[in-house]
Amino acid sequence: MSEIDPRPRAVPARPLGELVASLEQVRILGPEANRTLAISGFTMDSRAVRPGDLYAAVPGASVHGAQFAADAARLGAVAVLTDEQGAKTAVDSGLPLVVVPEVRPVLGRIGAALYGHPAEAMTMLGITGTNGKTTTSFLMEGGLRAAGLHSGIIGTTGTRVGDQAVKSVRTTPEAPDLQALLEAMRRDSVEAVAMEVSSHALAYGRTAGIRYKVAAFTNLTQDHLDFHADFEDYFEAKAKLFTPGYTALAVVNTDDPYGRRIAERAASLGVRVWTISPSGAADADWRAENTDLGPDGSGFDLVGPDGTRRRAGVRLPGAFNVANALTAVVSLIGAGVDPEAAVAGVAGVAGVPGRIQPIDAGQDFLAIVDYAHTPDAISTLLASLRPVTRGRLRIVVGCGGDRDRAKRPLMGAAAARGADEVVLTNDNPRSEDPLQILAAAEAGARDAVAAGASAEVEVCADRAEAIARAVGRSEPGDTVVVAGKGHEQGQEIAGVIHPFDDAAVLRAAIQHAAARPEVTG
Ligand SMILES: CC(=O)N[C@H]1[C@@H](OP(=O)(O)OP(=O)(O)OC[C@H]2O[C@@H](n3ccc(=O)[nH]c3=O)[C@H](O)[C@@H]2O)O[C@H](CO)[C@@H](O)[C@@H]1O[C@H](C)C(=O)N[C@@H](C)C(=O)N[C@H](CCC(=O)O)C(=O)O
Ligand SMILES: Nc1ncnc2c1ncn2[C@@H]1O[C@H](COP(=O)(O)OP(=O)(O)OP(=O)(O)O)[C@@H](O)[C@H]1O
Ligand SMILES: N[C@H](CCC[C@H](N)C(=O)O)C(=O)O
Ligand SMILES: [Mg+2]
Repeated sequence: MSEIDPRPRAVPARPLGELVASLEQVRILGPEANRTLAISGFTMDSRAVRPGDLYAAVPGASVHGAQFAADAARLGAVAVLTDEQGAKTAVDSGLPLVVVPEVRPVLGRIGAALYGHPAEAMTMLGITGTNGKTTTSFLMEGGLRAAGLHSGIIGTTGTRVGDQAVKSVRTTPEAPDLQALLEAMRRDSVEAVAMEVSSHALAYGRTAGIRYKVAAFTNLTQDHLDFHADFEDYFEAKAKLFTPGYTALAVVNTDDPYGRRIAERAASLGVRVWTISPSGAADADWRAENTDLGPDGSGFDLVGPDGTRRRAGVRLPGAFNVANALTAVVSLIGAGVDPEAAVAGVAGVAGVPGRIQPIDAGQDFLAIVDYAHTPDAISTLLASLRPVTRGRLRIVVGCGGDRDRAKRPLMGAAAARGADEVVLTNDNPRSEDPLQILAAAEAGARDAVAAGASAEVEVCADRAEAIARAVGRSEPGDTVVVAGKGHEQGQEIAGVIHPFDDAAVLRAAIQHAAARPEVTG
């Protein structure tokens, strides 16, 4: 098996003029010959430039990429794409300039043109929503595989092409990287792709140049209010995916009130809509009925629009994973996958890294690693673990720095309402003071306790120590869940990423506790 190059060179290289031919307002400055310049790659990071690249200089939150145009030139960029403001700086690079009113919205179309529209060669399934995207994309991929399709995944835990893992930084890559990745997949003969579409991606237009065969919506609850002006702005970003330019079919969870708004709007815009109801609401096109929740997974009847009924299932516990499985199965059917294969493939997925992942080190209590990092995910997670916990339910959780500050007290409160014991700890503090982040989460937890929640709350900034404390107190029949970092392999503190793997730390804590002589008396 040859290794996947996530950023293949365009073959053939394309003339600059052709790449921007479809844009309405564009100026290529300098001599006519600049239009025929051969472009063989595309990036918006000067540090990643290779000879023959077009460098896209965008205005960022901290700097304008135009400041790095000269760096890009030194590494072999042959032209700079930028806006009027950037052009004033980028001109010093001596490179030909391509000037558009706004750079981000055109990146996807240029990338697609450079690689000859790779997404059109594959069945594209997109998924958005606050929680459940990664899980649902893995379940979808199970269905694609069961249908015999060579498939790929793009999302938070990375990119997978068949069985090969390709590292990725973001949930949804920036448009130039995304188009390159799709080209890499096409070269590997990938037939179908399940990909997460984050709200950042929709706001920035990262997926431009892709029209999904199916776009799915899971749910909308609070997150990312550092990036979006308000909740309505967050909703509008998500709603874009369900418009005619983005998708042919919308699969929408109408148990969620925002899902109902999306379904109505999509239908009014002429998008075909299939509504789904994990709780079995009779007015949904597809629904889950006779749901049987078990400690390791659940079974449910998949009921279709014509009343057809099939027993389906998912090997991940929690009612929310019935929702994810229903979303995956219905999306697969919408993409043309045989329903039997869709159901079997989804039911066959054994686990998703860091998503309600059991850790078994021979202990007599339940130990779980999960990626819950929003108030709703914490509530949902704890509500799912309560019925399988005979004893006490403990959660170790923290909040990320440089992200939505408003969600911190709500996360603390959700933990205090759902668990018996809460150990608040560091997540990725990033550039912020960890103690201030903890104070915000603790205030929310203490308020919840003052309002009647019965949890014991403590703060322990050191994450490994927090995990050890929760494990040390666990007795047969208890549950300890370590939430918020899931599959992540590092902890970012003050700009430095320290190796940290919740699953490994939790396992080691359990082994350490087991090796310790029992304290009696
Ligand atoms: C909020 C956000 O999305 N920010 C993105 C944005 O950063 P920015 O506006 O601060 O950029 P900047 O640092 O001012 O730099 C401006 C430009 O100069 C370029 N530059 C900068 C320095 C240099 O030496 N050379 C160079 O070319 C940068 O690549 C950028 O294009 O543009 C950068 C370049 O593409 C992104 O890396 C950066 O993503 C950051 C890392 C990020 O953390 N994004 C997260 C929040 C994100 O996108 N998350 C979503 C959702 C996650 C989920 O919930 O699932 C995701 O899809 O991953
Ligand atoms: N359908 C759902 N409804 C509510 N909570 C969910 C749902 N699915 C998963 N969760 C919770 O949210 C966490 C994150 O799930 P997942 O990684 O699948 O979501 P995501 O949308 O990809 O998140 P991110 O935006 O960070 O990439 C899980 O670990 C679980 O606790
Ligand atoms: N994709 C999400 C993940 C958050 C995970 C949590 N560990 C954190 O660092 O806040 C984000 O970047 O906002
Ligand atoms: Mg994700």
